[in-house]
Amino acid sequence: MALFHVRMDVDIPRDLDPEERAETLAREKKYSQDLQHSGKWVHIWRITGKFSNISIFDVETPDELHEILWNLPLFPFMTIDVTPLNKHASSIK
Ligand SMILES: O=C(O)C[C@H]1C=CC(=O)O1
Repeated sequence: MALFHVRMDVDIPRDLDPEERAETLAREKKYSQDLQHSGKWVHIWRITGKFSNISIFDVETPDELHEILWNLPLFPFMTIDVTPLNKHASSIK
C-alpha cells in the first residue's frame, strides 16, 4: 500500500465541441467513481473556486498510480501534481 496526494487542475479549451466535453466529463465521473468504489481513490475534494481537486490515492506502486492518472478521460486537459506520502513518526493512526 502506498498513499499519494494528487492535485488535478483542469483546463478544458473553450472551443471544445460541447458534446465531446459532456461525454468526456461523464466518462471521467464514471472512471473516478469506479476507482472510489474499488478503494484506490480514497478522497476527492473540490478546491474552492477552482476547476481543481485534491485527491488521495491508495495504490500498490507509483506505476499503478501513473496508469490510473494516464487513463483519466480528462488527462489531456489536466495539470497533475503528485506528492508521495509516508507515515509520520508522530502519527497515532
Ligand atoms: O472535476 C474534477 O476535479 C476533475 C475530475 C476528477 C474526477 C472527476 O470526476 O472529475
